[in-house]
Amino acid sequence: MIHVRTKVDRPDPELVSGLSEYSAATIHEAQGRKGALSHRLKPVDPAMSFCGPAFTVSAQAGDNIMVQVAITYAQPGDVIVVAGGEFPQAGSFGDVLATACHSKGLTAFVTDSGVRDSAELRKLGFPVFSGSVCIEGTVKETLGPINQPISVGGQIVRPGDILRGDADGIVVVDPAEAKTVIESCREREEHEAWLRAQHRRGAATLIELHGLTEKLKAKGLVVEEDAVS
Ligand SMILES: O=C([O-])CC(=O)C(=O)O
Ligand SMILES: [Mg+2]
Repeated sequence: MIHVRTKVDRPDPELVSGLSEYSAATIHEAQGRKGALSHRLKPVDPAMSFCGPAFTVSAQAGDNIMVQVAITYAQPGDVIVVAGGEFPQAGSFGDVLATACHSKGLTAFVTDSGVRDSAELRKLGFPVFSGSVCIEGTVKETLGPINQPISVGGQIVRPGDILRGDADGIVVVDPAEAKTVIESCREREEHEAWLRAQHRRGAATLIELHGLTEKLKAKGLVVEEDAVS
């Protein structure tokens, strides 16, 4: 059995840099409200963000041997994504492994399990997203597949899928859809910029600006206006 597949179909870097212009929430909306990983997966520092192709790892809960193998074989630009059994009671990655990732030019590390050394991780600034922060170490025992599709944070992530993470969380984008998603993000941002400008001007009520007048009427919204004397 092959454990480590090193041949990953990585996306066109232009698609990665195109998506990196937009927030995870905007991308999620723009691609039809899909691809959001569980809200539990958050950066150890809200200032951390990333965009890059997934290098996937299946690890046993409380075991980081395959994480160490993955760091060895990942290429500059990759995002290591670990399905670690959603196990919160483990610090499966810390500042030593983060320094290794950073020195290799990897883009980010994501796990549905836990990480530790969070103060040092924040100082290093290498983007680390996890389901928990925990002081307990892991064993190094059980082999598992690298660069097979994984289920992480409630989403299927395939090697080479594009992940975008920021303070709000992580979204996964199918590279085949990325060009369309980037265009939808751009349209959405333009519309939101217009909305902000209208709000600043106080041009209309929020209900009118957001196109909710008819919907609220159809639902029978009743508003008790202050009596005008
Ligand atoms: O030792 C480990 O397995 C994880 C860790 O704390 C580090 O990378 O610094
Ligand atoms: Mg450590």
